[in-house]
Amino acid sequence: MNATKESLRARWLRRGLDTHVSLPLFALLLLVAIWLVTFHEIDAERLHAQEAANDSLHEILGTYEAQVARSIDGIDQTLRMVKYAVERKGALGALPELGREGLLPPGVLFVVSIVDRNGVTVASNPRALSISVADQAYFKFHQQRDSGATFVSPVLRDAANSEWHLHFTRRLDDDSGNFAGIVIVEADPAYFTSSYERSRLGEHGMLGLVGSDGVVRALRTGDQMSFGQRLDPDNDQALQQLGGTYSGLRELHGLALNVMVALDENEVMAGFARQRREKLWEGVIVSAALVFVAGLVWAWSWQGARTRARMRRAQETYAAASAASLDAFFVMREMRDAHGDIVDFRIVDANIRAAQMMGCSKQHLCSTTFCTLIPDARDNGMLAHLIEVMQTGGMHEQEWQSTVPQLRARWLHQQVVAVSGGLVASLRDISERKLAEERMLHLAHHDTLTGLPNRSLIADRLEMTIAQAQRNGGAVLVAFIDLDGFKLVNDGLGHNAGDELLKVVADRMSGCLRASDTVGRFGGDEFVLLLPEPGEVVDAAPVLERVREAVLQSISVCGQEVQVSCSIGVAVYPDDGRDAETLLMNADAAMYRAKDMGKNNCQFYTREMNATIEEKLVLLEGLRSALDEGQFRLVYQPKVDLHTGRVFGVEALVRWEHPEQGVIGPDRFIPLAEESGIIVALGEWVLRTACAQNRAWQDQGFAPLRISVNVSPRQFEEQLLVQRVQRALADSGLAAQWLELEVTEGVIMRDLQQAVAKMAQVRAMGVSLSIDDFGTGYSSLSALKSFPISTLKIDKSFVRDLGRSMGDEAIASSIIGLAHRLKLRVIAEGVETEQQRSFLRENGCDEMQGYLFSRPLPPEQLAQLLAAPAVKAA
Ligand SMILES: Nc1nc2c(ncn2[C@@H]2O[C@H](COP(=O)(O)O[C@H]3[C@@H](O)[C@H](n4cnc5c(=O)[nH]c(N)nc54)O[C@@H]3COP(=O)(O)O)[C@@H](O)[C@H]2O)c(=O)[nH]1
Repeated sequence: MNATKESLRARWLRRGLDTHVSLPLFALLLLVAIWLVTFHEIDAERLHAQEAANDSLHEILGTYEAQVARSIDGIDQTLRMVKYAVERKGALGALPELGREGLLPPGVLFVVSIVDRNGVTVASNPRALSISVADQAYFKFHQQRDSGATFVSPVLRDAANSEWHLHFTRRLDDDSGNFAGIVIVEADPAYFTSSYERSRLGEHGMLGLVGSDGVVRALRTGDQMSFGQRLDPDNDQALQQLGGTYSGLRELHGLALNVMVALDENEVMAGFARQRREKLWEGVIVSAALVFVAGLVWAWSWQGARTRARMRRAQETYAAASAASLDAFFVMREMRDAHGDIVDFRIVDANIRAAQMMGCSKQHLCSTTFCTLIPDARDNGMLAHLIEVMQTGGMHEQEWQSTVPQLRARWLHQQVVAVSGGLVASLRDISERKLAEERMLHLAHHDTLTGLPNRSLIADRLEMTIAQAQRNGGAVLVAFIDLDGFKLVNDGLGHNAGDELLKVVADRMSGCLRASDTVGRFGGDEFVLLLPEPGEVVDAAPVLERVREAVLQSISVCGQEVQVSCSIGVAVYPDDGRDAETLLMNADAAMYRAKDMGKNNCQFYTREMNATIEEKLVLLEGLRSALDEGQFRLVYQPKVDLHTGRVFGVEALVRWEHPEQGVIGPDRFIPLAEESGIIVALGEWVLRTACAQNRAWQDQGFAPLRISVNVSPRQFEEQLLVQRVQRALADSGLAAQWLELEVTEGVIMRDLQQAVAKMAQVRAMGVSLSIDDFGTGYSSLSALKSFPISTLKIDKSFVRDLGRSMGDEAIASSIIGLAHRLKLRVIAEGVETEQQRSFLRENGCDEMQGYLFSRPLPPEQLAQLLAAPAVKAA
């Protein structure tokens, strides 16, 4: 806890010492100091100005007091003189005599009057109207007091003198000392303020006389004169109201009068105010300059502090990260020999991960050199690489597969950066990622089922092999292999069985190849072989034969023995194509030729093969319009009862009368029609024509026959099949019992449930169903039980070798036995020989169809056959 506090305190102390923290504080202190000094100086100036103002006030006051005292003293002398003259010469003679002697004051300024005891002016200078002043205060003052003092009246005016003026009066006594009247000297109040000097009193200073009674006798402010107002001279505040802060009052000795001077504070302090303003501006400017400079320094120092903090953080992060990093870090110093060449690197720092990767301690790592650590470094190019990095500078990175025994990683990502006098290297173990990449690469280039190279890798390898052959002048055989009968296994026994078969076939093919050969799965049941031939092409032929034979061996899948063969098409570089695409295309064409040639064989590409493809395209083009143009016709092959020899039915077989090529057999165009979808319309035409023909024969009086119509896979899966059959029967007027549909095992096994449901619908109409080509597919026997069929047709491939092949005989007789156990009839097709017929009859086969009895015939010929007197098999 204490340690935390200590460290906190230390942190705050450090922060406080940071320029960006201390500088604002210092600047603030400086600002305070500047303003303290400024205000102090202003205060001093103010005191000085105030003192000067007071001094000036007292000086003016003194001067003014002396002036007023002198003036009043003059007036008082005049009063005394007139009083003396009146007492000596009488009221009437006094003034003229004084006037003659030039002792009277100038008449423009002063009016001298003599008033008798009744208050009537009896004489005056200058001459003035005689008036009564008996009710004036100054008269009463003297009348009631026996005082020798001069009385100064407030400013007033009367009938004798219409101007405002001051009355200075003295009492006159008669010889007995009784009141005999008064002497008056009237003076203009402005006379007493004429000493107002603007230079000293300003525009708003005050100068004046105030009576002890508080009545202002004369007061001048600037150019303004005033009097008569009341003011308490003992009260400073009142004076200040009049004259401001700077004012003074002095009593005139012996008179109930005061002189008063006041200075206007604004004027007196104007100099100070200017100085104060200057000082304040100085303060502001200095403060602003200080703030600006401090701000600049602060910003610079803040930036620096931030950079330092960032660097510190980065260093801390780097230290933490490198300690905990998954990357190995090495800091190395160059080591040079006497010639200045780099000969090794000393490891000066490394992290724990580096030690782990090198399988030693960190201390050991940091006390060794690069070449000591990896002794092979001089020979395997590692040292040379580091030296090159030092010479070129910058950062170099690469991924490499390690062969260094000291390194505990297979794949590494390396980053080396040249720094002054050395290198910083980081190594990351990327073995796992590389492994995952290798796995991904393998997945991307290999077939997941068989593990063989896939289409894209085959294409790559083929291009490489072609390039090699081009360089070496050799040849390349490209073999395109398609399995015959794979679809039957896949459709009949399910996809698992199909997959199983593909894997076995792939293994067998791989087992037949030479080390230099490649086998890949091109997709589905297609495989491609790449057979490089440095010399003669014929050397590869045995390989192809081995492959063909290996595929032909029976295979046990899902508990059942199956057999497939393969059709192989071969194209050879450079004769059949100079690029991968052409070679594959031509090998594919050759493969189709192998299929056409009865499958299970190998065909080398010839130029005519491409013509076959083109021919197919031409056929397809013609097929589209053939139906509309009525180019199809049906032939009918009789079906014969093997025991009675009676013709009980016919199979409708389609022929295409091509306008240019003549009659084309269904083997050539039915697959094209199936592929293109034309089969649906063509199939419906066959169905309707066959029904109509059968009905026509019946109408012609022939014994009713059951007519069989082949239904292709696409036709059977089509949704409207049942409706189409219904319509064909309804439109032809043929009874349903005289129609039979022939479907192959493969068609049913594609989607067993749906097929059985559809067959049930057909059967419900009264139409018969038979399984065509039985034995070539892989119908499950349990499923066979649920088929609503009436007949099994043994495929002609099993009939062909009857009497010659024990295997085919066994198959044929087991099909017959099976059909009978399921209470089905059996028909054998392709019966051409007596031997075949005998075998079938002896083995209980019910019906037959074949050239032995009749080839497929046009309807009119069939009618002739039926009309013959003894239509019976021999
Ligand atoms: N979907 C449809 N398929 C049809 C239609 N018409 C015919 N086909 C199918 O085309 C295949 C070839 O038929 P085709 O060339 O007509 O050959 C048939 C017979 O001529 C031939 N056959 C009959 N007897 C013999 C014989 O003794 N030897 C011999 N080598 N060939 C003989 O067999 C074909 C009949 O086969 P199948 O249908 O299996 O009974 C063929 O698969 C036809 O099914 C059609 O309208 N629609």
